[in-house]
Amino acid sequence: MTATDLNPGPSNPGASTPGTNTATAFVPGPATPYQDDIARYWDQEARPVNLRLGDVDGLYHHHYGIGDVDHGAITAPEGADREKQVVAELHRLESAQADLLLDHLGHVPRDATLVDAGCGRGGSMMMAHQRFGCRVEGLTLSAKQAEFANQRAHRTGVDQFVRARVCNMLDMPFETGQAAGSWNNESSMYVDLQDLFAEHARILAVGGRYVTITGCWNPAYGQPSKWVSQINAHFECNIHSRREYLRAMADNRLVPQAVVDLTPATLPYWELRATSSLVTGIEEAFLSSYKDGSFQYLLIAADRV
Ligand SMILES: C[S@@+](CC[C@H](N)C(=O)[O-])C[C@H]1O[C@@H](n2cnc3c(N)ncnc32)[C@H](O)[C@@H]1O
Ligand SMILES: CC(C)=CCC/C(C)=C/COP(=O)(O)OP(=O)(O)O
Ligand SMILES: [Mg+2]
Repeated sequence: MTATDLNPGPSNPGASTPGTNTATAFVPGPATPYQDDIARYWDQEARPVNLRLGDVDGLYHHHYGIGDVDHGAITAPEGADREKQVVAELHRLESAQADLLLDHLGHVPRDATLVDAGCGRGGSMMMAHQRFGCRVEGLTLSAKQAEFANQRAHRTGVDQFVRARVCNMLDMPFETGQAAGSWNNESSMYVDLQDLFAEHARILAVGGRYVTITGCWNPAYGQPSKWVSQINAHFECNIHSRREYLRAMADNRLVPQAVVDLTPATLPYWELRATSSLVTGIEEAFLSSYKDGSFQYLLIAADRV
């Protein structure tokens, strides 16, 4: 029996993707029944708000946007042309979010390895390679997402540098100190933060940089609000508090260099999205919780010391 024969997890049929450079090394299946649920969730996900935006330029994101809406770019009257303009604008704001995350990685040499923990369909990985020219390794629980990301890398001719694998980010297939940088872009609400940051601290070189953009509940509000509970139920995730992020980083040799409240910067994205035909029903929960102060959109960049 070969290593790949040992990899038949129910939601894990595509740990190796024919025709791409996907590794054939042994990758364990979901570590818990919860992870199996999450794998299934992302295997089945095909919301137009994600696919139509990705179709704009081939960068497929599963995160939200930041920055002011360019109202000058949305000029068409109600109808198909206007919708196209709104889609392009929402996508521009989502790519701006990934750009901001990459800004916080600092200087990354071409011979470095970067790790995208919870990489989705790979949009941030492609942007990282375009910017730094380095190797980018992504991990997701979803075989469909890994296959999608690897196909994008293959079709754009960067599959020697950009690779997604089906793997638990709490048990990453990297040597100790192998990564110059690593990040979680809206993927940390699916795991225990102590476990997550212990694993990032292990794979990062001393002096390496970790960045996360995440939604977190605000301890100043008291407890998770009904809106936060609604977001958790919608995505089957478990949003952590800001306090929990900072405490778990401190416990795991990750020292924050920047903590940026992106809440005001993400509101225009949500206001625009709420008026579009691509609404999914979760817009009110984000807008209300950002506005009542119970929820924050946060960037944290930390040094591995
Ligand atoms: C909301 S999506 C974010 C995707 C991507 N970071 C982006 O910005 O487009 C969440 C991702 O986290 C991944 N994820 C959740 N738990 C994970 C785990 N334990 N190990 C690896 N990936 C995980 C999911 O498979 C999914 O790809
Ligand atoms: C900030 C928080 C709490 C994020 C939770 C994780 C998540 C589901 C992110 C967006 O994914 P998506 O792009 O697939 O979602 P949508 O379909 O709503 O655009
Ligand atoms: Mg989306």
